[in-house]
Amino acid sequence: MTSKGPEEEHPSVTLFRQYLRIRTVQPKPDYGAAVAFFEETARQLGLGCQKVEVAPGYVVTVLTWPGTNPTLSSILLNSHTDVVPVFKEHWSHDPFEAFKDSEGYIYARGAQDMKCVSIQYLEAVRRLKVEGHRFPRTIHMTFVPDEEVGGHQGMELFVQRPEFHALRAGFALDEGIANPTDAFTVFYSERSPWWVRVTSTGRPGHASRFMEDTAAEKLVVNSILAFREKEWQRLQSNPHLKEGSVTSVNLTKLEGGVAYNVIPATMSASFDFRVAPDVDFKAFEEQLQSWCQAAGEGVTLEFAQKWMHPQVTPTDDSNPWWAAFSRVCKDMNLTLEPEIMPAATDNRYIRAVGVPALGFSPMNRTPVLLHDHDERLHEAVFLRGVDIYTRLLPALASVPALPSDS
Ligand SMILES: CSCC[C@H](NC=O)C(=O)O
Ligand SMILES: [Zn+2]
Ligand SMILES: [Zn+2]
Repeated sequence: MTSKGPEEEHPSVTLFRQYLRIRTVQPKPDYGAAVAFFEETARQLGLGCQKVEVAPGYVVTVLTWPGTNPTLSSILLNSHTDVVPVFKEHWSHDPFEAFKDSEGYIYARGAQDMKCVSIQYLEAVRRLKVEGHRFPRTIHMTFVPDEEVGGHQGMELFVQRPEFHALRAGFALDEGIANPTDAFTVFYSERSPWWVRVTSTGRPGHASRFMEDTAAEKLVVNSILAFREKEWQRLQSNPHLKEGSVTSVNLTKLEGGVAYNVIPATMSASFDFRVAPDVDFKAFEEQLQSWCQAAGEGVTLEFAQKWMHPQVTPTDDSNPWWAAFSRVCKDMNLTLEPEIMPAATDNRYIRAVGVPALGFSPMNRTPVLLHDHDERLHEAVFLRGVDIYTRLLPALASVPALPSDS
């Protein structure tokens, strides 16, 4: 892949790099600067702009390109504006400089997750508007805060608001993940995050003794890690299964203890479960409880996060949105790999209020570097993504009237 010199950089790439320089990095994102950026872009593109403050300091910016038939439901293009923190010392370039190397790779936090997609939506709309197109369905672009820490002050609140319902979204696109091969991954469902903290109490005492019934031995770590191994083996042994199709778990925190030689009376272990959508949630919770009971007296669990509404967006022609999406990809000779999102995105909130949604970040031939050091994207892949949305949006915004529209 070759790239142009700085003097002839594509204006879409320039805008992308400007956005990457805004420090919307958790835990203290500069949301004000991001909102101002989108307001200014709306002005330049001649789009409607609405700001909805879903919690103090948490604004959802909605840019709207009205369709010609307001009776039809709209297309919602969602992207989050926050990015995850960096370990600066592990980066080859400043992660907020949007450095472009001589080959055309743009290094920045958010280059893949998901500032690329925000700008690709905008640039596709810009192109289509400049060419004088209008489509029957309205296109809304929502730029939301807080996704990287769970969306509780972002999309989770927004979908409950009248302003969201007034958008009348019929179908949504949100983020996906890069694919290192020639294919593009598209996500039709998500695993459900369950964050579980197991606390156990037991006998304290001198750590030189073989004390029975200690807090540490009852933390359920063995049962849970054995379950993890079972799911891992299931994934490994079946080439048809993808990561999102099995349930994962990691032990992410251990707390308790004051000294080497003092057996603590209480300890806790925290686990990040990602529950596959086909799991029987009730039975799974009972399994967790029974592991705790089997461990002995004084073992309890609590949930810091427990998503209970997994939804699947159909990927067959019974779904007219899928039919339109996949038809464009076919016409463009793009290979799609439909999968279940292993992580959690704002799409879970969108699907839970009944809006079919796909997770798609058009990055093929790209290593998966979201949340990683040296997150980067080649400018040619970015620009190809603008081309893809420029074909997708007319098709989606022209899906004929559906029974659900009335
Ligand atoms: C479960 S709430 C946190 C959401 C977060 N989303 C992106 O990484 C994730 O850990 O999947
Ligand atoms: Zn993301
Ligand atoms: Zn992320």
